[in-house]
Amino acid sequence: MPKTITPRPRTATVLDGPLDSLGGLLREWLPRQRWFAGKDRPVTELSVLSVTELFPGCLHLLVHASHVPVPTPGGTPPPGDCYQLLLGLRPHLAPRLERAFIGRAVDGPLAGLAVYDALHDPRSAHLLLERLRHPGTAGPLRFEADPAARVPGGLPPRLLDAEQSNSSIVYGDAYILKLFRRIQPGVNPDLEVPAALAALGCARVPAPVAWFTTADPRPATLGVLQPFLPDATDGWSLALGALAAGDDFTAEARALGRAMAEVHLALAEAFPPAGPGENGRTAEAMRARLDAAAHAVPGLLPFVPGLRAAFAALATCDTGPPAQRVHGDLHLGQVLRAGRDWFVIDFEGEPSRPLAERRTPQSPVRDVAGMLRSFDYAARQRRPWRPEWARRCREAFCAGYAARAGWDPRKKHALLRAHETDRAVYEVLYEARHRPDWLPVPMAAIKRLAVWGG
Ligand SMILES: Nc1ncnc2c1ncn2[C@@H]1O[C@H](COP(=O)(O)OP(=O)(O)O)[C@@H](O)[C@H]1O
Ligand SMILES: O=P(O)(O)O[C@H]1O[C@H](CO)[C@@H](O[C@H]2O[C@H](CO)[C@@H](O)[C@H](O)[C@H]2O)[C@H](O)[C@H]1O
Repeated sequence: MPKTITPRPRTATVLDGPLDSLGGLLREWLPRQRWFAGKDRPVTELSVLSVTELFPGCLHLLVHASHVPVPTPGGTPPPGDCYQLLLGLRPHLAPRLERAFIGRAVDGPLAGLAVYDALHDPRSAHLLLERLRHPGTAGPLRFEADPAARVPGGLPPRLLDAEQSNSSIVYGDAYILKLFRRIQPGVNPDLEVPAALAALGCARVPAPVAWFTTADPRPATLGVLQPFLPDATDGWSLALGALAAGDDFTAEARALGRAMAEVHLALAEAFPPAGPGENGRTAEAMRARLDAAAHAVPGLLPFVPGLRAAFAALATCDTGPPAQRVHGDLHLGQVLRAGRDWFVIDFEGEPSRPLAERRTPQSPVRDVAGMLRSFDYAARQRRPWRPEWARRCREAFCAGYAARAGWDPRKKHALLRAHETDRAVYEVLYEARHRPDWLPVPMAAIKRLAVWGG
């Protein structure tokens, strides 16, 4: 069950006084944000866990959104999540900031001020970069940097407008800062993993140059700055482009498989595997996730027996590559091609899983399955669907992977089927929560995977 930062009396490090009016404003605004994870559960309470004046007119907040606990077969999920916010405060809002407007505080120390999402404000974005360029602290926040990195000042910021789980600001097409929105205590793998791979000299992953953390109410990673690949295109856009043009994508898929195998080899070196993977325990966890998903999305129920068969087959299979640190949420949107090279980003893992679980060694087949599912997603974006295109890409990706990894995912049929099934179950839940129109895409895979041999 995900550990969350749970409410306790707020710590107003700079600004003191009741912030109740802020809670009222955020309660309306928060659930409308793309990155808000609790869209399917009403917010029952919003409490401010910590507030720090980052610079005049800009507050850094950690807030806890509580939900009515919904019991599920896998146990009762945590009653809420912690989110990171940067709030701007001004008497009047310039027209260009109108879309960032949250509301006007009516009482307390902020009475009369317009409150807005400060990430849209170039001044706040600039000052945030200045903080990262000059390591130090601000209340419980600590800003750190790679001593070898020389990030220039004055780079113009632009907030990315992508459909994201977090929020990112690009500075002068030279750096990108990712602010994690949903905060769990502990080291975020999206800082830990790229830093460890960079230390090994693995060039397939942009290396962190600066980051910031909090100590309050519990230690957690808040944001990471890394080099921006200005001429890069993500794999999802490339795949859709190829489909639209009727182009073959197998050469790209093969190169991507090879690149991913290299990243896995580097991960195994950076985080030596502790021991063999336990298929029985993995299968049991997959079964529990399926039951919880079927509870939340009843459309899954008719397929549960067939899907369970895939997990049962995994439990009895005793071969497979050793468990190791993996990407954890691999799909075409997480790979960027610049020139002829593929790069891998976003090592956070599946955002809804507990941080400790995401940092646990797992089968590399999990990532392979994530990418195979992604080819299927791409092939279903426009009619007529192109299952043959996806099949060829899947083959090519596995062939490229096998050539570099020394083992072939296609020869691990039971493992691959179980991981693909687990991934499709996750996708059903993800789409039901975030993009109900997309639900038919993973449901088509569910129907296929529920049939033995699918
Ligand atoms: N180093 C980078 N260079 C170029 N673009 C990047 C880089 N890192 C991220 N991006 C772009 O930002 C988008 C969101 O980044 P990502 O880490 O996946 O965020 P999230 O966790 O919010 O989904 C990516 O899809 C990609 O287009
Ligand atoms: O926000 P993240 O990139 O960390 O990942 C989440 O969102 C993804 C969608 O943006 C979602 O991926 C699913 O949709 C993709 C197409 O948009 C597809 O390529 C993936 O295969 C599919 O899983 C991902 O699951 C979710 O964690």
